[in-house]
Amino acid sequence: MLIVLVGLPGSGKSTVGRQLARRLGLPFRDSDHDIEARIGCSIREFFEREGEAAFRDIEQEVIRELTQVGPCVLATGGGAVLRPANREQLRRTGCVVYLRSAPEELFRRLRHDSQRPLLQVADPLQRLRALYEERDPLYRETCHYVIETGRPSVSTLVNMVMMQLELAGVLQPRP
Ligand SMILES: Nc1ncnc2c1ncn2[C@@H]1O[C@H](COP(=O)(O)OP(=O)(O)OP(=O)(O)O)[C@@H](O)[C@H]1O
Ligand SMILES: O=C(O)C1=C[C@@H](O)[C@@H](O)[C@H](O)C1
Ligand SMILES: [Mg+2]
Repeated sequence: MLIVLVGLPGSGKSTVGRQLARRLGLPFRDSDHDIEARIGCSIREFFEREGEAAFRDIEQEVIRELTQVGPCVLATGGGAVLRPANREQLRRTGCVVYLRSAPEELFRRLRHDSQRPLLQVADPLQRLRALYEERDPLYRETCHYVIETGRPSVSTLVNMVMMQLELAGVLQPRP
């Protein structure tokens, strides 16, 4: 079983994904992590040196590979849904959960973060709002389920995802 998490930067894909994998006894994979292993530097450095298009090419390859490695929880990069090929591949091969967060909430979480290249701008909140406008429809098109992340803690969100997967018959109900 492949469970895929999509959502904006800071929506909790890595944090929720890691805990979800532990609870389900599945390996946890993070496409950003595999990309960094492949390019041999941070995504931020690669963006600055090679540009976004080169990054998206590598991201597409890594996503194709990660959807074929067998059962796991896969956290995708925030921009993975930009390419139609990725949207199709993720939706076809996995059970896709969209962790939806309002841009204002993401701004609160990420305002001290210096690693997310798309947010290294004068007005990160405005940037997050623009990213939300552009991507919310793409996350919805890709996903099977939407989970609102505004208030719940990470462990509550893990329970919410598990409950949703049980209701859908993707997971066996817990005794
Ligand atoms: N539900 C939540 N409540 C409060 N803080 C959260 C929640 N989910 C994530 N966080 C915090 O927000 C920050 C970003 O989370 P995380 O790195 O998991 O996001 P991400 O979706 O993987 O981002 P990216 O797309 O950039 O990889 C972390 O510091 C994390 O601890
Ligand atoms: O939102 C995005 O476009 C990105 C999010 C990160 O997860 C990384 O994949 C990269 O920084 C690009
Ligand atoms: Mg992440």
